[in-house]
Amino acid sequence: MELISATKAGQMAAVIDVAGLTKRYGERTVVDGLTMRVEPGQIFGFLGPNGSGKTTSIRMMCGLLTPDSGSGQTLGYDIVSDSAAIKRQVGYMTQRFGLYEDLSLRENLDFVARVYGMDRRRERVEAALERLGLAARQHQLAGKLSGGWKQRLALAACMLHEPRLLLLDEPTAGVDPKARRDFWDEIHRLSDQGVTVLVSTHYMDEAERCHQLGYIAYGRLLALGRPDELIERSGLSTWTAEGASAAGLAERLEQTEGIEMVTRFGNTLHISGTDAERLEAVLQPYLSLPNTHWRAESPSLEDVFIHLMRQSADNFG
Ligand SMILES: Nc1ncnc2c1ncn2[C@@H]1O[C@H](COP(=O)(O)OP(=O)(O)OP(=O)(O)O)[C@@H](O)[C@H]1O
Repeated sequence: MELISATKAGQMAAVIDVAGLTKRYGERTVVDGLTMRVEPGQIFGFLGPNGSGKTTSIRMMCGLLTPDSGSGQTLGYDIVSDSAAIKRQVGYMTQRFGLYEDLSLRENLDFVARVYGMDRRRERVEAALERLGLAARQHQLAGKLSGGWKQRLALAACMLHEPRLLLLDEPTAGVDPKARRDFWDEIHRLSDQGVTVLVSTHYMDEAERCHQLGYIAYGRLLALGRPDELIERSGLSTWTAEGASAAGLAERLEQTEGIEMVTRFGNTLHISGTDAERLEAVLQPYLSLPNTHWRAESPSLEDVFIHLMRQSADNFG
């Protein structure tokens, strides 16, 4: 009995809970039957090739776009009939966020707070500047900031109204690795404080930092789970070959039956296939090559996503 009520309570508490969301533009179905849940405090990563429907999905989940079919709730509100309430309560950082380059950081935040008619404006701006480590630069013009700091300012702006849910659409595109890492440290701090985050990204190091991942291609959610679960379920086996002569093998290996993917990382090759025994058998002749160190490894998340992308290309052609 207790178990049942605990489960029910857990289900009721989902921050995003949508089923069968579908969106068409003309003849094209750009999101096709999307069903997913995001639990409180979770960082949910949305991955998929360009144009696969991530932005469209995010916009439906935050009430900015009406689905053609399907239903669901975000923050307990119906995504169709209560979309205005959702829009007020989520923090949405779009791919092209607008900041005023000739205003300082502080002025930008103050402007956002005014436009949305927020109370306790000064306090909110102070808190946002502090929380995101922007206080020391508050009088700097936004236009003079590097990409990483601009991103941080945009995050501060969409946190001003203290939303419980953040929707971040490729927030770190084009930002250097150190700034991306800092940005993600901040996302984790927010998650620790109970903020739920849905974030789309093309970066694998970022995907690895999510609690839960959804992989979408051609509008369909093809995989859903924790990063380690997706690796486990992929059914892929991977070998790595390391050494100066490894790269020279790539083309030949790519043509070999039983090998599905060969990816180069500097002097290392990742060679993957879905039949572990067959893969080992076809690699046998190469394993004793001099100056090449071979290892059977667990596939990386990147191997898994490239595999998913290839499979989906076959399926949807
Ligand atoms: N308003 C619209 N009218 C017509 N087609 C649209 C519209 N909005 C999006 N699309 C199309 O829907 C598909 C999905 O777009 P969406 O922006 O959701 O993809 P995405 O996964 O976010 O891509 P990216 O990673 O490039 O941001 C694309 O082919 C896009 O061209």
